[in-house]
Amino acid sequence: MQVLRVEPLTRTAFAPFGDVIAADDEAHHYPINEGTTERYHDLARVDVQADGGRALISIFRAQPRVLPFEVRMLERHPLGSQAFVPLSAKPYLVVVAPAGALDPASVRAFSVADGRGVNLARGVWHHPLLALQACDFLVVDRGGAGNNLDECVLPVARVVEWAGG
Ligand SMILES: NC(=O)N[C@@H](O)C(=O)O
Ligand code: NI
Repeated sequence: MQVLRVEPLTRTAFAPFGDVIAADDEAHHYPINEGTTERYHDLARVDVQADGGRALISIFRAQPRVLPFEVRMLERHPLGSQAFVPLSAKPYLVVVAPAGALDPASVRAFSVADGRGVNLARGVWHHPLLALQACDFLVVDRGGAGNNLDECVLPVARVVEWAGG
């Protein structure tokens, strides 16, 4: 087995895989509602309309995974994006690989512990949700006809360890 290094999530590092959903100064934001609210605008590209799809808003009540975790498979959604926004600032991991033919050497792992979310672009390979503490996530992804799930077993498992931080 090979150890997968965990990287801190940044917009730049995650750009090949999708968007970071965060109310920070990198986002376009402006006051609304007579200045009583700040709008962090258009944070992620929701891409769900292929083949007549529609947007779904769901809550995933995730139980914690145990570390070290063996990543043995990845999945992708060829017809739509998938966004995960934690409803509390609990730690989770995002394991991804670029869309297209899966190259096991291109698998990367990111850690998030401050409440930021991610939007996986359509077709990006990823491991199903990897919460490290029990946490609810708001999930925006595609509903509709057609096959929106491909899975791939990795030839060699990747072990993810994370000491936090
Ligand atoms: N199964 C499901 O709806 N969720 C997965 O796609 C996932 O990425 O967690
Ligand atoms: Ni998924």
